[in-house]
Amino acid sequence: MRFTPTKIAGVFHIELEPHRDERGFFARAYCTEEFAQAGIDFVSTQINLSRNTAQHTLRGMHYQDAPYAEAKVIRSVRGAIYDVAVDLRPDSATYLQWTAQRLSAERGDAMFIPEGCAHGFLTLEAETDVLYQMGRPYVPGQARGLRYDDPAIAIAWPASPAVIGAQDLAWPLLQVARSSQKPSSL
Ligand SMILES: Cc1cn([C@H]2C[C@H](O)[C@@H](COP(=O)(O)OP(=O)(O)O[C@H]3O[C@H](C)C(=O)[C@H](O)[C@H]3O)O2)c(=O)[nH]c1=O
Repeated sequence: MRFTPTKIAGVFHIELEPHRDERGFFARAYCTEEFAQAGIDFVSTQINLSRNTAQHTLRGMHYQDAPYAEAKVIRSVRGAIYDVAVDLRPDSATYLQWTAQRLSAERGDAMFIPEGCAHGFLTLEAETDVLYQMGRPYVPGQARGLRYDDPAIAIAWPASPAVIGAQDLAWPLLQVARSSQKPSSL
């Protein structure tokens, strides 16, 4: 696997290194040792799958507060997504900044999202499936979120969402103080 750092510390784009032959290809999609060599201490404890019927379905922006913060590996296993991470670590140089990457089943690439970041995506094709490798098992009631269109973050989405859940529309907007300290709603 090839790990490419992004402008958000700890967020990586991960590309396959396929072994090709007449049958197609074979590639390693996850390995704790290779992750550790890239400086990522991540063990996948739960794998989730979402099916997204319509093009321009938006899920996010999701995060969980400590001690339930989640790291995750995101991969589109059918179709393609515009995947976004937002830095929510007040001490980070990129606090409230975001990074995005197109992920597709065709390329088999993925994103690693560390604890302390919010995550969301917009599907770029109909019938897109997304696989989530989670760094901790699910705990009901711990999901938190930001609005995908929060002007304090200003994510540049490639299109407006055609389908978005009521909860994702109901997350609070950040009230970022002028001193750019931690927003009151986090
Ligand atoms: C993860 C999980 C969820 N659920 C239930 C909870 C909800 O009633 C329903 C949907 O789960 P969630 O609200 O987490 O689904 P999304 O809002 O699409 O969030 C997902 O997509 C965004 C972009 C992410 O980054 C999240 O990590 C990922 O969970 O399934 C369970 O019952 N068990 C589980 O393990």
